[in-house]
Amino acid sequence: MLASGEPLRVGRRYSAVVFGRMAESVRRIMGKPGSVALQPYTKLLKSIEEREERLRELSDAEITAAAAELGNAELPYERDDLAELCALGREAAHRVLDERPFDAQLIGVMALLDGHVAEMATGEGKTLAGALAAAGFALRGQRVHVLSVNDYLAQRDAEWMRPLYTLLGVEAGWIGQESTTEQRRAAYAADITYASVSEFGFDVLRDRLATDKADLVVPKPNIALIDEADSVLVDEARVPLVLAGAAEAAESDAAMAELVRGLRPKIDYLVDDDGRNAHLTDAGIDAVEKALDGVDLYSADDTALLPRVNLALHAHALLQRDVHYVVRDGQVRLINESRGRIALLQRWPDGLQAAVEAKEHVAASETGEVLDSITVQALVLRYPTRCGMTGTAMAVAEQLREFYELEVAVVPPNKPNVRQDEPDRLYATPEEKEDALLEEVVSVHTEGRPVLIGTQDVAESERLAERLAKSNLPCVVLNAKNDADEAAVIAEAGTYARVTVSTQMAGRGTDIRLGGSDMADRDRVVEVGGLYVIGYGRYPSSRLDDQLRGRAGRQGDPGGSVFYVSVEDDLIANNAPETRGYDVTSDGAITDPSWRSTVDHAQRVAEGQLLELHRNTWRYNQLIDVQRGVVLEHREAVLTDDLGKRQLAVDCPATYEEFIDEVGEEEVARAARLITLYHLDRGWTDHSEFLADLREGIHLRFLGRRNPLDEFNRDAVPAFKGFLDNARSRAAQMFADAKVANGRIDVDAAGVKRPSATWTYMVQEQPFSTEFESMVGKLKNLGGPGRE
Ligand SMILES: Nc1ncnc2c1ncn2[C@@H]1O[C@H](COP(=O)(O)OP(=O)(O)OP(=O)(O)O)[C@@H](O)[C@H]1O
Repeated sequence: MLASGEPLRVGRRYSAVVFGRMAESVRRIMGKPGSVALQPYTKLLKSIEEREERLRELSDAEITAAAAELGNAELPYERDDLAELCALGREAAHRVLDERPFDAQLIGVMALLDGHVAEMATGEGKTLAGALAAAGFALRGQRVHVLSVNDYLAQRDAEWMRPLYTLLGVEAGWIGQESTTEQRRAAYAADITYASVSEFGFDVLRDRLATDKADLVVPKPNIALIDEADSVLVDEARVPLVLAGAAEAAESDAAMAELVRGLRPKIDYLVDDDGRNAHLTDAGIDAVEKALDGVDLYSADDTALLPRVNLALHAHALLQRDVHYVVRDGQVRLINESRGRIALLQRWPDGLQAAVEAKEHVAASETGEVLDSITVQALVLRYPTRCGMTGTAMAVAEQLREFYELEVAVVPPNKPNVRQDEPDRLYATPEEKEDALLEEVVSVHTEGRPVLIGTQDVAESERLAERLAKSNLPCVVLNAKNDADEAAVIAEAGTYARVTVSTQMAGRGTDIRLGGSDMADRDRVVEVGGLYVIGYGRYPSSRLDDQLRGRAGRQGDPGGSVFYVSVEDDLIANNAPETRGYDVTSDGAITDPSWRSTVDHAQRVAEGQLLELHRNTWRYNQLIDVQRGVVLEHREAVLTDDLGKRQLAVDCPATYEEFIDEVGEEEVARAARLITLYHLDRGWTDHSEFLADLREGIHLRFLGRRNPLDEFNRDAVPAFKGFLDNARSRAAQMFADAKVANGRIDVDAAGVKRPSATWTYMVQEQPFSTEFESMVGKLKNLGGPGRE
């Protein structure tokens, strides 16, 4: 330790590191990660303002020319250029959008350009701040991808900001789910591309299967500017985006479906108490064997027979129409049980899917296999520069730093927030909570105050709406079914006397103006206190609570918020199972204020578990990503640099020479590329499947008190060894056996198969692994065998 007054004898660099670490430790000890200092930005505000008068005199063409001048240097912007950029952006926005960016927005712009996450409250105008930063990057020759939350917002923001971009001399495009390949290419060719996170991810995945470089769609990643950064980078980080390939239609087993349809429950088959398993009784076995012309099921030569019977029985006895699935438009669609909604593009494992289709007499759908996947986190980490904006970043500052090396800049609001956030109202049971909440809505409604109720899920929304209707209080319900329609509805939530019920995420990114979107009734709504937000239970993270609250009190508007909580709500019951009692009033309200801290505690426990889950998934994915990186690098060399051809020239020189003579250099290059890529892709698909199975199966070893991650690595590393060599030798074998037909090397006949179609989806839930990982997380916390 240094004696006081003793000079610190370290070089500048070293001392900065030391102090940085000290500051970091202090932050950690304090439990409050610091945010980026805003002083360098606020210091420029005066200079930005001083430039305004001069810029006002310029013609539009001169503004465009002045912006182009900024392109003569590299990033980062030095102070003068940064001030000029902000001033130009302000003048341009004022001209074409009739919005003069506030100082707070410009601070946000500068923070984004420095590669930070700008925390700006809801309604502070993040769309415009993000656009000015995107233009700033683009003017310096960078390619910017703006990652939006959904297609609707991607298109809306790109169109909304287009006049601004045009005046600043940069080009913007957008991509939606329906965009064609050509439209996608055009959007990527622009300086700035808006798309949802999933569309960017799906394009990356599809490119991984390209067999000709002319088919590639996505340019090299450069800058990611992420809207709703915490939700993308933290809440959705673990979500895998999947590219699946349809190989061929599964065989329909209509005969077996018919056979089991005739079996009698409880006589021919039994279902376990938990409804997860069904099996034939002796009588059932006899019946099936008789129907199959006396075959002995258990010693049948046809080993596929018993599994066929079991699949058909499973589909018949365990999966119920309209409970587990619906049949729509000649297709079996799964119902996501927790959400009660149709889960588009989710399916059961192939055999079971086909068995249910046979049971329902619909055509068998195509079987598919996962060709590759990418998590949202890995997608974002492809970009060398990342930045983003959100209303709630500080609560996850540690995670943003740990997983993305991002710092948070907390931008103060343009106008002080005057929203009244009331303390939680606690009740013993959910029924009492709901009664009290409805009473409150009715009472507030009589004053004409608009109310927005935030629920946890669709079922809750619908039930509340029904009860409100019974109390003669019609309301508008949003439940995340269609982004564009929802935006239109939520925009009106500030209308006088309007009651809106919405799941937390519905209509996000849409401005709620007091008095309706045209603000016709604004004064009346201001008089009754502005928008009143009521949470139907606290969310699993305080950020989600804050996002809901933030719907009210935008830009200094009056507003209020309160949460209704029952101690039997899942969040509390699962995370703070208290044994102490409480006093309740006659309507079930809990008066003991210390219960409020129990609710906060429960939420912190839930947040901690999510973080642990994130860390665990990340550790698994890291190894997989390293292996995938090796394959992709190799793949690129095959695709763009004829690596396959060069290797085959070495591995099968005789065939190679023959082919060159017979069909020419170019055709050999084509065939070599297709054959080599086929074996690389095939190998990777198989290896990924192996890794997925390994990860799922490892829990058995985990129970044997070993560290599951070590176990995973122990098997995953050797399994990848020799991957490239194997793919190479298989390619050589296929190349040597290939034949020439009609002047071309017949790669199809040689065995090169590409999926007849591909489709993309997001995996919403992984119940098994989630359960497993949270178990790992809990044991890690206890210092158990999961500890590193
Ligand atoms: N400088 C400005 N002057 C006037 N109005 C502005 C300005 N900047 C933004 N606005 C308006 O403020 C509203 C909110 O903007 P925006 O939707 O970008 O907010 P946000 O911060 O993204 O909110 P959310 O968190 O809901 O996404 C919009 O109607 C926009 O037109």
